[in-house]
Amino acid sequence: MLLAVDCGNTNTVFSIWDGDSFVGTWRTASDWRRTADQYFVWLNTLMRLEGIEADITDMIISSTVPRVVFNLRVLADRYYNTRPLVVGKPDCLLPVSVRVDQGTNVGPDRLVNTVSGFDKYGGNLIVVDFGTATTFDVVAEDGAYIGGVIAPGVNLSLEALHQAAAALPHVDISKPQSVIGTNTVACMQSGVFWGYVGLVREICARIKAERDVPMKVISTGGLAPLFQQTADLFDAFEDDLTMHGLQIIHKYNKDNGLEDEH
Ligand SMILES: Nc1ncnc2c1ncn2[C@@H]1O[C@H](COP(=O)(O)OP(=O)(O)OP(=O)(O)O)[C@@H](O)[C@H]1O
Ligand SMILES: CC(C)(CO)[C@@H](O)C(=O)NCCC(=O)O
Ligand SMILES: [K+]
Repeated sequence: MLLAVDCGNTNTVFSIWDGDSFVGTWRTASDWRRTADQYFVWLNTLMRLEGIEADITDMIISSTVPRVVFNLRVLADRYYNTRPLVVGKPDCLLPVSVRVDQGTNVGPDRLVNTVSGFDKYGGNLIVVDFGTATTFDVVAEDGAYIGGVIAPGVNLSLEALHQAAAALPHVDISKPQSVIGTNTVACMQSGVFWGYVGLVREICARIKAERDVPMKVISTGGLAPLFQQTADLFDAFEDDLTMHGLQIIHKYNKDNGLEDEH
């Protein structure tokens, strides 16, 4: 079975796959200090609670935080006796090409979203991921990652207001009743919520104009549904885009017989 780990700047998601069937998923806050032993105990406890017995033989990692990879490698080595594939490393092949400026280290999460989006929807896609940052990944006709857009994340924007302005409280995002806020919290929610609706709409329109081909817009990440409720911003929402992509990339490397034997 495959253990796929998607480590973002905020959260780390573990998922287990038996071939291409999904077995389970668990989420923890990202912390580079967490040791292999801690991951193992945590994961095993949760699996046991759900009555899942997984014989993990393979592991794949996508990490936007380089430091966490060390302890995840130890986890693979010590507990699963395997050498993990790490997305973005030269020995991890991708089923799509990457056409960006030389020397650019594209976030592995964006590469995984590209592979996954292309597998599910074909080419000419915009994948919008509402994570710590809000990213737009542009996928060409042939599935290549050809660049995109990085904007501050929704929660990050609200947090930045709170951090920088003495009188602004910590606020959670939600859809405001009206645009004109009549209290501080409503004003802040309006700025970020409607600002984001505008940001997503404008950026997608400009990407489409620049590409000059019809493109589908796919959203992923925890906050995507909140925006989808309001305006017709996306053609589809995918809950597990990254997990699915990791499983595909692992399979691609297996099928091409290039994965290191341990
Ligand atoms: N219904 C909701 N209302 C408010 N916040 C939500 C809701 N659903 C998810 N979130 C929050 O949205 C944020 C985005 O979630 P997501 O899991 O996609 O990204 P993340 O894990 O924060 O980012 P990264 O992948 O960069 O670590 C998270 O902080 C999550 O707690
Ligand atoms: C933009 C984030 C933080 C989104 O998770 C991540 O993809 C990243 O660290 N990217 C590196 C820079 C780039 O993708 O061009
Ligand atoms: K993510």
